[in-house]
Amino acid sequence: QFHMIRHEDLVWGESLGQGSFTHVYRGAKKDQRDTETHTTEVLLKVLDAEHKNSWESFFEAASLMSQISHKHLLLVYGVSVHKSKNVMVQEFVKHGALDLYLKRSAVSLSWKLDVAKQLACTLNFLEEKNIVHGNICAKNLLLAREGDPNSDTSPFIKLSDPGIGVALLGKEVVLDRIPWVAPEVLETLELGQQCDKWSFGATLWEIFNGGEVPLHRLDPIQKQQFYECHSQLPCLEWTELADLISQCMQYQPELRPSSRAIIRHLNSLITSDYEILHASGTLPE
Ligand SMILES: Nc1cnc(-c2cc(N)nc3[nH]ccc23)cn1
Repeated sequence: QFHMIRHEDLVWGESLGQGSFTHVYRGAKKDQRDTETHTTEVLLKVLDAEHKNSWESFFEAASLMSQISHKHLLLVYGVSVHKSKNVMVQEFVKHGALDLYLKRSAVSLSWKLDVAKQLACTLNFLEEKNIVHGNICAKNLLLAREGDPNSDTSPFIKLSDPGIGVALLGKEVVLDRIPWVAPEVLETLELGQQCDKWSFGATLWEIFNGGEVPLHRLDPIQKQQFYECHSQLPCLEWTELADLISQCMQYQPELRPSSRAIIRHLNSLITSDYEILHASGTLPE
């Protein structure tokens, strides 16, 4: 169920960092299609050698992404297995991960709302296909287009692959995913139908808090207690949005809104910054 890419058709570039049990590199792949070797810029995601036994989960995550295509889902070109190297070859998304972008860039409220709506539509697409992603967070949202307020172009995001499944990550790595990982997933180490809604709520919090890492001051024990006490993230000034976040981050999975309800809620939010400020009581009546 995967396009196999030959090792000799890959060109390796600089290291761009690492994920859970993986290293990512900039790179290129040679395309046989036409005579002259045309190359495509790619991201090469390599599974760490010591986690070789997770390669099934590694490729399963990617095959999930390559069985369905959607404009906001990252394109996976295929895999390349050579000696002990398991490599996933993904489309290269120009502006990288959203969490870093939000830390570095000032963006308008309507920019953030645009991104939130795109993610909600992607979740709806996955929900209708009965697919659970399992690792929704700003780090897994890639920015294909920055959007420019002057030329009124909006941002464009792509959801990355979920990476190694929680079942294989082990409890301590999953603990580190608090508050993105749904409480029931932490319990069972299995993905449930409603878990992406919880993660969506935590990701909304990141987007509207300038990429600040939620609960970054808490150590793993305190993070576990956060769930044991059924705590909620600090709420935003913008109450309508804070309401949506708390609806998504309900401890009872069945009480979380459907992705269609989430889309309706986002569409009901007023977009112009002036109106939002007014609604959040920042401006005089
Ligand atoms: N599928 C992907 C995933 N990450 C990137 C990316 C882009 C960039 N400008 N800086 C980066 N730094 C780390 C990753 C990355 C691109 N494509």
